[in-house]
Amino acid sequence: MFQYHCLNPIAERGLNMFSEDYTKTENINEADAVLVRSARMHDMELGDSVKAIARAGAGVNNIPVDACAEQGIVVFNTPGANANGVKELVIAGMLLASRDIVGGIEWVAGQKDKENIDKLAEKQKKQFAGCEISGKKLGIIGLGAIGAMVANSATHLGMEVYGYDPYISIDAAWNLSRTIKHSKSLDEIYSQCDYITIHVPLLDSTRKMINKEAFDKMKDGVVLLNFARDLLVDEEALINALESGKVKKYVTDFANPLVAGREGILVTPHLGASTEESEENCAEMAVKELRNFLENGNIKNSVNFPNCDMGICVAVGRIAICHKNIPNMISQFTKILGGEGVNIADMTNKSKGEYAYTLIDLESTVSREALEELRAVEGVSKVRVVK
Ligand SMILES: NC(=O)c1ccc[n+]([C@@H]2O[C@H](COP(=O)([O-])OP(=O)(O)OC[C@H]3O[C@@H](n4cnc5c(N)ncnc54)[C@H](O)[C@@H]3O)[C@@H](O)[C@H]2O)c1
Ligand SMILES: O=C(O)CC[C@@H](O)C(=O)O
Repeated sequence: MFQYHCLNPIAERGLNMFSEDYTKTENINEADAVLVRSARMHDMELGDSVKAIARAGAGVNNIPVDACAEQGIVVFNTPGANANGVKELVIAGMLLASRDIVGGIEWVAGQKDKENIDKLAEKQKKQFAGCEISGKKLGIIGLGAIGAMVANSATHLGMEVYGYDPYISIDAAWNLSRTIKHSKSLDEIYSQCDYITIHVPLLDSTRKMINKEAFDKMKDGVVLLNFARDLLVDEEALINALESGKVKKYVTDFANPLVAGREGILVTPHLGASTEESEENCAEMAVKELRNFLENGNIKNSVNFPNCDMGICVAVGRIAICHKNIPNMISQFTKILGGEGVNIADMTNKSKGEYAYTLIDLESTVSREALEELRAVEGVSKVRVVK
């Protein structure tokens, strides 16, 4: 039996994919797995029962992924599962920034009691006129799941698209329309584009990457869209750029006191992934990842441990070991098991950065003492009997 805890509402369609071997618990410290969307986990202390966290979404900046790795907690995300939802809102954001749709709708609502509203509308509409996005240049920073989808859709809308991503994955590159221009520098994006949209993760290296120096290089009257994370943009510098006319509109999915209600800024309340489809896709992928990990020890889409897949265990037993990626670990594990007379049927060891993961299928059961010995090996953070 396994227990899971939800830190945010998670789509039922995903939760229904847990079998009868799973129950929901309100106590995170008795959970085997935690499902989360945007809840901040940095100040939470997680008990020993917690083996995995699944972020039903892409960004993991709300989770202390390294501290989790140290504790042997595997953190998953759901790559691409909400990308279409965000892409559609980015396209909407470009249109909202180009035509005063919001102003026009608000104006009509304010005239609702006037009999001649139709005539008034014809007279007043010029104040809400705008421009078309077709034919304009769009710069996309980050061509991952979302950036690549935005790029392809924008080309279909007649935009000239420039993409910048020095770490682009092969899959994302294959999926890009051939009409997209490959920018080798951010300067090209800044100097050429009428619209710029950012789709990179929030990391130390990307924090405030859109700053005064970047604004200085942009075209006058540029539209900036940020559906990734607010801290990617130096918003003090953004406000100066808005006031000087450098930036015409800032469209952001992240509300904070600096941007809310400010002239020239359109703010949505983190709605990018808030569609039935995205929420269900994320929840389903998260539950699948957790089940495969808890039931089989397999890892797919972890952000702090390597992928590892040994299928369903057909041997007598399987143990999973989370540990540091340092020399001499495997020999210590095999020595302990060999010393007990336990034969290894199959084994996989994978590493990702500082951390590693070993799955071992066994031809006989392993004693409590041997498990304690494995746990005591320096650099081991978690040993789990999967079967
Ligand atoms: N508004 C929302 O509701 C919402 C929903 C989903 C994701 N997001 C945010 O959007 C981000 C991107 O999501 P995704 O699904 O496309 O992720 P992804 O991992 O598929 O893509 C991120 C891309 O950014 C690239 N990248 C990293 N550093 C870069 C840099 N310095 N310059 C240029 N490119 C760089 C990577 O190579 C990768 O291709 C997430 O990390 C998350 O913060 C927001
Ligand atoms: O859960 C959400 O609504 C937002 C998710 C989004 O920020 C993400 O990074 O995937």
